[in-house]
Formats: sequence, structure tokens, C-alpha cells
Amino acid sequence: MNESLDALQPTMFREVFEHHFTWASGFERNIHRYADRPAMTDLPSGRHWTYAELGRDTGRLVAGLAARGVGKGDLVAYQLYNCPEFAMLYIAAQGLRAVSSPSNFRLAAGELAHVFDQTRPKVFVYDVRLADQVAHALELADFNPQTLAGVGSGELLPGAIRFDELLADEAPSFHAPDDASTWDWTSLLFTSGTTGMPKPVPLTSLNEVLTAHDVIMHFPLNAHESTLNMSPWFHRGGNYCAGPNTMFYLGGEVVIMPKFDADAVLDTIAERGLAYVVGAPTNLERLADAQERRPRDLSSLSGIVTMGAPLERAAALRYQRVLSPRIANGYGTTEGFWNTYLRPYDLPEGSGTAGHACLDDDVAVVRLFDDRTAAPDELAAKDNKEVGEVVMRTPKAGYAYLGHDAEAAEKFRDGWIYPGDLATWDETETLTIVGRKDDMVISGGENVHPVQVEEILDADDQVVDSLVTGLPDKEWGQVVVAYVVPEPGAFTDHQQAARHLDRLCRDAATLANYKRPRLYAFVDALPMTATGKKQHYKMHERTTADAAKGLFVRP
Ligand SMILES: CC(=O)SCCNC(=O)CCNC(=O)[C@H](O)C(C)(C)COP(=O)(O)OP(=O)(O)OC[C@H]1O[C@@H](n2cnc3c(N)ncnc32)[C@H](O)[C@@H]1OP(=O)(O)O
Repeated sequence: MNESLDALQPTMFREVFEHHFTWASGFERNIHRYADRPAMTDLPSGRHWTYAELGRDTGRLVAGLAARGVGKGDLVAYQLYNCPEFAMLYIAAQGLRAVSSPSNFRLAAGELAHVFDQTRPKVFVYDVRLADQVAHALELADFNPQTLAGVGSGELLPGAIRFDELLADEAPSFHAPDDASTWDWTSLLFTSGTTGMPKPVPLTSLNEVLTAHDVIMHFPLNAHESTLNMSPWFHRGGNYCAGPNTMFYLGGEVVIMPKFDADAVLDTIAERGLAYVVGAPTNLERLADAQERRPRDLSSLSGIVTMGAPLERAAALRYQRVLSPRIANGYGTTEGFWNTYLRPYDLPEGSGTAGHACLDDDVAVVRLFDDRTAAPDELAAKDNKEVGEVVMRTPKAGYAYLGHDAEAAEKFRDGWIYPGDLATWDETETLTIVGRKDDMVISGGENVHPVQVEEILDADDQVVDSLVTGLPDKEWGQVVVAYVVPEPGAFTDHQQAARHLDRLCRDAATLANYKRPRLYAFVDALPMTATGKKQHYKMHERTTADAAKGLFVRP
């Protein structure tokens, strides 16, 4: 050992790493480096920003929020469709060492109240079109944020101000705080826990930077390119997958379309020469249908990236043929972003798989015991495609939940994330996702936890028991379906019964609309374990056959 080298400390590097390797520093660099280049274009309003203009407006927002007392560690929460204000709040929070926290605009009032209960944000910004549900949620949570602001021209809630009033008249351009640290918590996202209710996932500035790096490298993306992320930005796969997080760190342009419309996306690719579009497989399915109906020139595309649900083999091959030869698919979680990536050159052979581990990540499939607990030290066999649990270790995760220590201890163990996905791998360590440990359904890229729906159905006095699962579907990946055991003599008219239960779900304050079952089947009994647990996988296995037999009733 060279003692002089051993005694030498990388002190200056540590300083630079900690204070100048933040997401905010990266964005600030681009304000100057790419001052006159396009940063953001909002398609519905036609508004657009260069980097200098975005630096100016986010500087005004930083000053306006600071004047309202927002500082280090304060939560700046918002419930917005993809829009310029969303991007500006995300940036401005980083200019204050505050924490930005977007929530799902499809949440039911009771679910949003749960978000308020857990986080009590100092600022809450909402789209005025969501005013009714926000008002209901604030009332349920008995909560009044210090600052409540509305985006849009409709009527405001009592006590709310317009978003524009948050912008100071005079302020310096955005500046990364000198004391900001790569270790600061900068974002708080939400994932649905085992109960289905939103659970807060914090990310550090370093997580934000490394996620941007990862996306830039894997697509790959260049600073002169424009992207359109079709997913809602409140998802990790939205903002972070060539949305504001990546593109403003890189210096490229974000094109905003708040409401997904396949024809409008294809027209925009052709008109604006977009390099990438990103979305869940459901988005791609609709794009492919629309492109087949009316072909456009999509030659500007460097690729299409999808995540949020498995990409089926036949679908991947079709999108390659109809949309772009370069189709990619990331597999991961809100906690850790993507950890495997199906690269365009893996196609067509690899289609249907989730590809290989990402550059900075360790991914393994570990053996399961009979009761489906993982054996962390034993790998699942690669040669006979043994089904195990996939685990990952990644610098893109914060390895924490806010206020859910028990669930954090379950999910994060010895530096590994246990997301609950069942998978196989082969000799080349290509991963294939085959199911879930916890019976979660993925519909259109959104997670639905059966228990959250079953609780609502079971509360009806004509229902003995219910079981919610997913029916495989070409467009949605899976459609949420419910098997219901009625009380003797109840629900003789199945059509009427389905309508009654659908109304129950629509009216439930704790269930977002997209989670409600689209089909119902009425059965005499449900499969149970010896200890009285519902066996979802058994019903899941028969859904396709039941659909073919016409067993399901649409409300
Ligand atoms: C690690 C990660 O973060 S990856 C996350 C990736 N996930 C995603 O990106 C989510 C992608 N999904 C979506 O954006 C949307 O669900 C879409 C685009 C697929 C469908 O949305 P839209 O067609 O715009 O639906 P819209 O909002 O107009 O609602 C129409 C109906 O569809 C329902 N709906 C919307 N999304 C879904 C869904 N995912 N599943 C089931 N139903 C849905 C709505 O509840 C509504 O029902 P109703 O008319 O009976 O009330």
C-alpha cells in the first residue's frame, strides 16, 4: 500500500460531488449553456419556453414560494395533468431545497385525503378541473395547506390563489442553492402499498441525477432532441423517463400533451420531428391502431420506449413493424425506476422478455420456498427457467418510505429491493416477468390491488365474498374483473347486480375510477387455502376460459 496515497483525501472532489452534482446544478448549467434553445412546448396552449425563459420563470417561482415561507425540506405538493406548471414546480422546489410531491390526478377523494394525512404539504397546487375532488379530500383530511393555488381559468376553491400569483414580479434567474446536497430528499412520489392506498416514496437529488443519466444513456438521448412522454408525469415512468427530469438535466426539449390522444401524438411526431415518445404498452397499442388506420411519416423517431407493464411478444413485434424498428421496454418500480431494459437490438429474439440489467444495477432472480418467501442467498436456476422472485440493487432508489417503516423493512433488505414480481432468467441473464406474488393487477400501466376493491364489494349486504383479478387483454394488458359469491337468493338478475356493484365502486370515496371492475361473474364459491386465504391465482388462471364461456357480465 502506498501510504502517501492512502493518507490523501479526495476532499475537493467530495465538495464538488456533494454540492455541484445535484439535479438543480445540472438544470442551472443548461439555462446558460443552451439559453436560446427550446426547453418546453405546451401543445394545447401553444406556450413555449427557451432555457433562458424557463430559468427566468422558475426563478420567479422560487422567489414567490420563498416569500410564502417555503424552504428546506418543505413539501410542495401538486395534483396536475402534464402541464408547464408541473414542470416549474418540480424545478422550483429544487431551487429551495424543498421537496416536490405530485399525486395521481385519477385518485378518489378518500385516496387524496390519505395523501394529505400522511404528508401535510405546505403548498398544494391543483388543476381547477379537479376542484371538487380536492375540496372533498381537504374536508375528509380536515386539512388546509398554508398555500393553496389553482392552475387554469375556472373558479377557485375558497382561500386559493391563482398559480400566477406564486410568480414574483422581479427575481433572479433560477440558481441551484449553494448548500444543496446530492443527499437532499428532493421528491416524494407515491406507490400503492399492499392495501392499494398511496404510500410515499422519497428520492434524493442523487437519485434524480442518476435516473436522468440512466435514461440518457439507455435510449440513448441527445441534447438537441425533443421528446413527448405520454404517461402522466406523477409516475416515475413519466417525469423521469424523458419527461422534465431527464430532458432539463440534458438540455433537450419536452413537448407536452396533457390528454393522451393517439392520432394527435402521431401527428405531432410527424410535424415536430420528435425523437422519442414514451408510454405504457396501452399507449403503444392505441398508437399502432391509429397508425394502421392512417399512416404518418414517423421517420424522425429514434425509438419508442415503454414501461409500466410487461410488453408481450406479439405486441412488441407489431409495434416494431408498424411504429418504429427501435422499440424498448424498461422494467422496474416507482422505488427504483427501471432496472432491466429490453434494448432495440434485443429484438426480435428477446421480445416478450424484460431484457438485461441496466448499467449501474444488480438484478437477480432468487429462489422461492413453498410459501413463496424468497431465499435471498439462493439463486433460481437459469437452465430450467425456475420461477423465482426478482430482486434489484440500484442507485436510483431512495430505499425508504415516509411513515411506513414496517413495509420499508419488508421491501428493502440488505441493499436489495423486493418488488414482489415473479420472474425467470436464463443463461444470458435475460429476465422474463411471469406474475406477481401479491396478485396485483396491472391495467393500462396502472396498478390495482385486489384487496382495495374487494373491501368495497364485500361491504355490500348481498355479497358473501368477492375476488378481484385480471383478465388478459390486448389493449389494457389486463382488465380488472370481479368474481362475486352472492347471498342465497340475492342477485338473481346478473345484469342488474353488476350495475349495482359498479355503482357501489363508482361512489366509493376510497377507490379511483380506473380500479373498478369492468366485468363481473357470479359464482357459488371461491378457492381458498386451508387457512382461509383467497387463492387469486386460481381464478386468474381461468379468466380467459370464463370470458370465452360468456360468464362475465358487463355493468
Ligand atoms: C415505474 C412507473 O412509474 S411506470 C408507470 C407507467 N404507467 C403509466 O404510464 C400509466 C399509463 N396509463 C395511462 O396513461 C392511461 O391509463 C391510459 C392513457 C392508458 C388510458 O387513459 P385514457 O384513455 O386517457 O382514459 P381517460 O382518462 O380518458 O378515462 C376514460 C376511462 O378509462 C378509465 N381508465 C383510464 N385509465 C385506466 C386504466 N389504466 N385502467 C383502467 N381504466 C382506465 C377511466 O377510469 C375512465 O373510465 P370511465 O369513463 O368509465 O369513467
